Amino acid sequence: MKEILIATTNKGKVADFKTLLTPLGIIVKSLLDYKDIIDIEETGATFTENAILKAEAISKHFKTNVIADDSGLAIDALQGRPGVYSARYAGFEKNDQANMAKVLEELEGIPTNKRTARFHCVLALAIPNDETKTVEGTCDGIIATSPIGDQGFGYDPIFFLPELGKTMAQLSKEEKNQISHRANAFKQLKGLLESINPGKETSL
Ligand SMILES: O=c1[nH]c(=O)c2ncn([C@@H]3O[C@H](COP(=O)(O)OP(=O)(O)OP(=O)(O)O)[C@@H](O)[C@H]3O)c2[nH]1
Ligand SMILES: [Mg+2]
Repeated sequence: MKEILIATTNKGKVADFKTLLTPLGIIVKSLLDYKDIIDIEETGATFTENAILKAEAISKHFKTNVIADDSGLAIDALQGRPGVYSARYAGFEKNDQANMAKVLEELEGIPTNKRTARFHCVLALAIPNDETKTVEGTCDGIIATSPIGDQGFGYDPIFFLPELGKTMAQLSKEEKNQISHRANAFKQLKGLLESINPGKETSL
C-alpha cells in the first residue's frame, strides 16, 4: 500500500482526499496525524504561491513527498473575493458559518444572474530534491441566498450548481469528488503521482 502526506489541517480537505485517493489504493495521511503541527504562514498573493509554500515547507520538515492544497472561492460581484482569504474571510479563527454569513450579507440584493462564482484549487506536489509541480482545477457555480445541505465544508452549502440543481453540500462525497475544483485539479495530478517512485509500495 502506498501512502501520501497531505500538508493540511483542514478536516474537510482530508475527507475529500480520502475519497479521491482511497480507490487508488493510496493511504492518506495529513498534518492532523502528527503532534508537531507546524503552522505555515500563507503569505502568498496567489493560490499557486501558497500551495508551493505549504508543500515545500512540509516536505522539507518530514523529508517525504507531499501534496498541498490551496483553494478558495472567487465571487464575480465581489471582484474575486474572498479568494486567497477564503478560510479567514470573517476572521482568523476560520469559522465556516461566519464566512458564509459575511458573503451572503455582501451579496444582499444582488440578483441570481450576477451571483456567479468559481471555486479554485491549486495542488502542489513537492518531492525532496526535485522541482515542485503544480496543477489547477476550477468549478463554476452561483452563490445561493441561504445555506442548503449538510455535507462537505467551507462554503459548500451556499455554492449552487445549476446543472445539478443542488448545492455542493447536497452532494454525496463521491458526487462532489467527481466535479469539484479539487477533483478537477486531482485528475491532472494523477499521472504525476503514478510517475514517481514506481514500484515502491511503502511510501510515495
Ligand atoms: O465550500 C468549500 N468547498 C471546498 O471544497 C473548498 N475548498 C476550499 N474552500 C474554502 O477555501 C478555504 C481554503 O483555504 P486554504 O487553502 O488556506 O485551506 P485551510 O486554511 O482551510 O487549510 P490548510 O490546507 O491551509 O491547512 C477553505 O477553508 C474554505 O473556506 C472550500 N469551500
Ligand atoms: Mg490555509
